[in-house]
Amino acid sequence: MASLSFSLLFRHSETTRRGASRYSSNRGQVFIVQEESRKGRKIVQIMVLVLQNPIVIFRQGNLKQTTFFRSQRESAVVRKKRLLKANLSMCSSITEKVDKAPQKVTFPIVVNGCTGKMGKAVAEAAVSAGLKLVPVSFSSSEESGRVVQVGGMDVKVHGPSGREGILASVCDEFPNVIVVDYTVPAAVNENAELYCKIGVPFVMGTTGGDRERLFKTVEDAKVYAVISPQMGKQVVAFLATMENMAKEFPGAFSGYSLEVIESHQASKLDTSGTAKAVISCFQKLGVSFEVDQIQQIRDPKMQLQMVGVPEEHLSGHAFHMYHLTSPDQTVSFEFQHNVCGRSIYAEGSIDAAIFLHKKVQSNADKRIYNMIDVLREGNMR
Ligand SMILES: NC(=O)c1ccc[n+]([C@@H]2O[C@H](COP(=O)([O-])OP(=O)(O)OC[C@H]3O[C@@H](n4cnc5c(N)ncnc54)[C@H](O)[C@@H]3O)[C@@H](O)[C@H]2O)c1
Ligand SMILES: O=C(O)C1=N[C@H](C(=O)O)CCC1
Repeated sequence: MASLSFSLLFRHSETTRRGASRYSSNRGQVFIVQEESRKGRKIVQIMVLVLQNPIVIFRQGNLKQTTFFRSQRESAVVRKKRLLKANLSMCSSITEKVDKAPQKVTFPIVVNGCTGKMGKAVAEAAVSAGLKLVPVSFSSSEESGRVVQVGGMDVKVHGPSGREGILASVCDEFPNVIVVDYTVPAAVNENAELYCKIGVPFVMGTTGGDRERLFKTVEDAKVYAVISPQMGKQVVAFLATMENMAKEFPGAFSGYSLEVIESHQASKLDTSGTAKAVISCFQKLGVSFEVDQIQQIRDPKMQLQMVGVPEEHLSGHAFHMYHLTSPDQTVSFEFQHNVCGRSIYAEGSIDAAIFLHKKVQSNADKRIYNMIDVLREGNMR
């Protein structure tokens, strides 16, 4: 019975160098180590790492189960002793993973733009991450009054009228709420002004709008916010590297010419905010290039034939190509970041919300953050 339910839950994925078999499921990982005891008896140790505590250790034979709940009050010494007692020294790499397991954080979250692709993906990721999705979302007047199903919940959609009162009530009913905004460029400033007026911390994933005005609004209101045109962890790391290069070697690409092509789903309303951020680094590196020189591709036929976007991702992709050529055309550089789908941004947005929640709880002095700050503090799950 036990082995049946085990095989239904976990699938074998590899045999580790230490001879342990690793099985995985969406609940976590199981390591099975087989040993001979001094009396020649076969001892099977099974270690279950459930990603969000507790850690459960089973020892077969007497099938005695030991459950450890990691308590925040447990000191490092006590935990070390406990792990030693559990004879886990052979699995040092595993225990390292356990030590790095994030503490479960939960708080209410409002996702505005739930009717759109990103809003829906973020709301679903929020529910999967164990956050409490507030069943209220702001959208366009055309969508007003709709109820959308996200993450197994019915979310009521509100148009532009009466938003201030609705958001104020949400904040009263759901203390510590964080808002995530994935709407449209034309709504960025008005929405940020509302969040600042109410004083609710927010993650602004929506691109475009008047970015200078956006930062000034948040600065003046002293509201906590993460603002970033790019939430994908690896793309953010690339952007951070570009920023470092520009800081370390200003003018290194003086005289080089730059070609930038970005391809997104036909429904995208603005030029890539990520491309704009990367271009600002190239400008510091000495390249003369203006944002209106970016070549935007929104035609699905070209995306299929020229860019190489997989057909199933025509409705949601972000391909970026940057090509640098030296003045005498003897040297060239190419950078690309091509993303299909929305999950990379949805996960990053949840990381940003968790990061922001911690900043608010710790009453941090700094109030405005970008995704590089989130990445730097290791808050990416
Ligand atoms: N930061 C990132 O990593 C990242 C990633 C992907 C997309 N984006 C940005 O997120 C935004 C949304 O992208 P998407 O692909 O989900 O677009 P989408 O068109 O699928 O969704 C936008 C939603 O906003 C709603 N909306 C329209 N007017 C509104 C208003 N006044 N107030 C509130 N909602 C309104 C629309 O009805 C729609 O449901 C874009 O600006 C896009 O560039 C950012
Ligand atoms: O699909 C979009 O829209 C995206 N927008 C962001 C941008 O403009 O940079 C990030 C990539 C996807």
